[in-house]
Amino acid sequence: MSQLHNHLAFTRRPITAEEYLPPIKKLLDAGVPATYTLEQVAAFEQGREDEDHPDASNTTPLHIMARSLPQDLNGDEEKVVLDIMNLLFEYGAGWNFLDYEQKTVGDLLLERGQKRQGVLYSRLVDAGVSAELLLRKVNEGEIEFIDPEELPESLQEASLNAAQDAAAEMKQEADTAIDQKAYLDSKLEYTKDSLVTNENRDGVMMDWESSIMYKAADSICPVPDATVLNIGFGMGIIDQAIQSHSPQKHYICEAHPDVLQKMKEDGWYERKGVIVLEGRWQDCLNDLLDRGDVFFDGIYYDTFSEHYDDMLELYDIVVGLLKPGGVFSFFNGLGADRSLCYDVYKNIVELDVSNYGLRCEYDTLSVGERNWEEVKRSYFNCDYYYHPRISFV
Ligand SMILES: C[S@@+](CC[C@H](N)C(=O)[O-])C[C@H]1O[C@@H](n2cnc3c(N)ncnc32)[C@H](O)[C@@H]1O
Repeated sequence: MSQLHNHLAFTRRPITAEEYLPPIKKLLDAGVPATYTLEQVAAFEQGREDEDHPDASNTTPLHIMARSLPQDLNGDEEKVVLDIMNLLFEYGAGWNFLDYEQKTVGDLLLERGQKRQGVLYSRLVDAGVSAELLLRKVNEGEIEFIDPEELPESLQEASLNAAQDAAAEMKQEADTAIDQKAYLDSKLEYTKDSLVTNENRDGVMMDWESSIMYKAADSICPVPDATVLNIGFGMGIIDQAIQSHSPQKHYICEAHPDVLQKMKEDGWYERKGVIVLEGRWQDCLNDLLDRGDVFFDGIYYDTFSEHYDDMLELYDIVVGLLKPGGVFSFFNGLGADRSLCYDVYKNIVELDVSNYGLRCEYDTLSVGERNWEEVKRSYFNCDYYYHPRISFV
């Protein structure tokens, strides 16, 4: 352990500002990176290069701090720990690294008895939200970088780390990105309880999501005889649920030819009140907007091989198509690989839709057994689900 790590192990109680803040700040000012990991210390001590492969763990000062938090932390001590977190973030600490046990700082805070709504966990989530929004601006080319040489020396390392993190994240994004065109060109297979891509066995839709779909249908059919739009048919689970509300008009937008074929075979084209919009929502919905005579009581969005950037585009359309009392919802798998990321994206959605005069409220549902045997990888790892219900304020 380095000196910085030692301070964060909280070996002296009570945790006071006088005892902890000055020495930590002194080390950071002296150039010890706020992202200095235990793995880097070990590599340094053994005289070898730190491993730089994507699977390498990063046990950061924040991890050590969270792991060492006393279970009986009192209110005064909590304020000091919050100040320490603020200091570490100010000097470039990252929010989403995984430690030697593949845990986030959020996992460790919760393990040490902190609450999701508590100040320490909330501070971590806020750091995640800021970092993601900053990254979005960087990707959109809206941010000019200052020459690192012009930064005070202590901040040069932090700036470099932040830039490296952003680059790593973008690389990972490029590696894992699923190409929508490739998806639409691929063959699909309906199995007993899922819809998968034939070759890659990507899970497009699985029936463990049924309770989520029924809940969503309740939200987007807020009035009798509703006019609703579902984007993405998949297994048609939500469309069945919507039908049980006897909507007056039920629009379904679907882009994949195999899914459209299945919809034909299953008689969806002939159902009373059902209007199928064949094609990508990006192409179909602007036509509806241009017509100016169709507005919805409810809109649901659940596609495949799209990203949060697509949802940002969709918000523009949703505000144009939703009736004043209407409800928009979507399948919320944003960041659901990890509980901390899921909380960060929960807040990001709230912030983004608020820019349109919309409010996002969440119901937390428990998620039961999921069987990933038929698919290549799991896409939802939390055992709870934040169901979003978005409406005009
Ligand atoms: C996860 S499934 C939807 C599952 C559905 N909610 C259900 O209850 O069964 C996603 C669906 O969105 C469709 N899709 C993907 N991208 C689309 C796009 N840009 N426009 C319209 N549909 C799209 C896919 O072909 C697939 O049928």
